[in-house]
Amino acid sequence: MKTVLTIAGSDSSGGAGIQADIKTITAHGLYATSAITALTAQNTTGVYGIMEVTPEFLENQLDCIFKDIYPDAVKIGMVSSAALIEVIADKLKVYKARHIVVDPVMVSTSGSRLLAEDASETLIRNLIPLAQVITPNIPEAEALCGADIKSVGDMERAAVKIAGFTKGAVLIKGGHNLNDANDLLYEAGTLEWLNGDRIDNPNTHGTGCTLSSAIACGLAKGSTLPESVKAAKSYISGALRANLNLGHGSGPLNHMFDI
Ligand SMILES: Nc1ncnc2c1ncn2[C@@H]1O[C@H](COP(=O)(O)OP(=O)(O)O)[C@@H](O)[C@H]1O
Ligand SMILES: Cc1ncc(COP(=O)(O)OP(=O)(O)O)c(N)n1
Repeated sequence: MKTVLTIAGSDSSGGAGIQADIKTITAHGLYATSAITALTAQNTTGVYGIMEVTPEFLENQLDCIFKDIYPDAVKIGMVSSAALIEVIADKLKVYKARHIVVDPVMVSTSGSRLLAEDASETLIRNLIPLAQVITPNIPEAEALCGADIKSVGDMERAAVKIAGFTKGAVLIKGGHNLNDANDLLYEAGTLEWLNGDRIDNPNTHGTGCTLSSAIACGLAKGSTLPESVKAAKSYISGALRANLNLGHGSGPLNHMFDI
């Protein structure tokens, strides 16, 4: 069986982070392993606390996984500090990890910082260059390229600029646009728009985590990056259409639908 390792934070409400990743990987028929970077006290209305693991403990988790159940792909989500980012980058190099998908989680949609301000530089310098693809949403892409994104042209310019300091591809997610859900993939000098209908569902907690894990599943199975991204987008649409309504805020996706 193919396996996918998720390196991310725990979301106590089960909608994002490690919990979303494990549900997604399982729904794709793959085996999920995990290395937890932080616990969050979180629900559909916001993030109320963060407790990071120590760099030594993260190192221990990664050694345990890589030495025993070597992953076919790795997804990286919330990593809040520079010290933890450095541990991950070192271990990915030591174990020659393949098919790395980095979701550069910075701020939750509810407005809480999930990446320390002084850690952005380490993320850009140490982790992003190891990724086959990075998957920023619009605010994250703005932070990475240092410019506002207000139009389709801005999104295209941002993708090209961000690709200048990644060694791999860039997928800018369009979930924060109000009229559509069009994502933009920039790979090997080519821009490809992946258009999606905007689904009228306010329960979008964990869409970014789910998308990046689903992409890792496609890559683990041997699909190309564009194939993996298209299949992942279709998975997100299915999970949004399946229309779960839990909690008092932006609720989680419904992973219990036929892929
Ligand atoms: N209402 C929606 N309808 C259809 N697709 C959506 C919707 N909201 C988000 N998506 C899709 O979910 C994925 C994650 O996007 P986004 O919400 O921008 O990421 P994040 O959760 O990191 O902020 C993208 O493929 C995006 O197009
Ligand atoms: C533990 C944890 N990791 C990541 C996120 C952010 O989730 P994401 O799917 O990127 O976006 P929103 O759910 O914030 O729209 C999180 N909240 N918690």
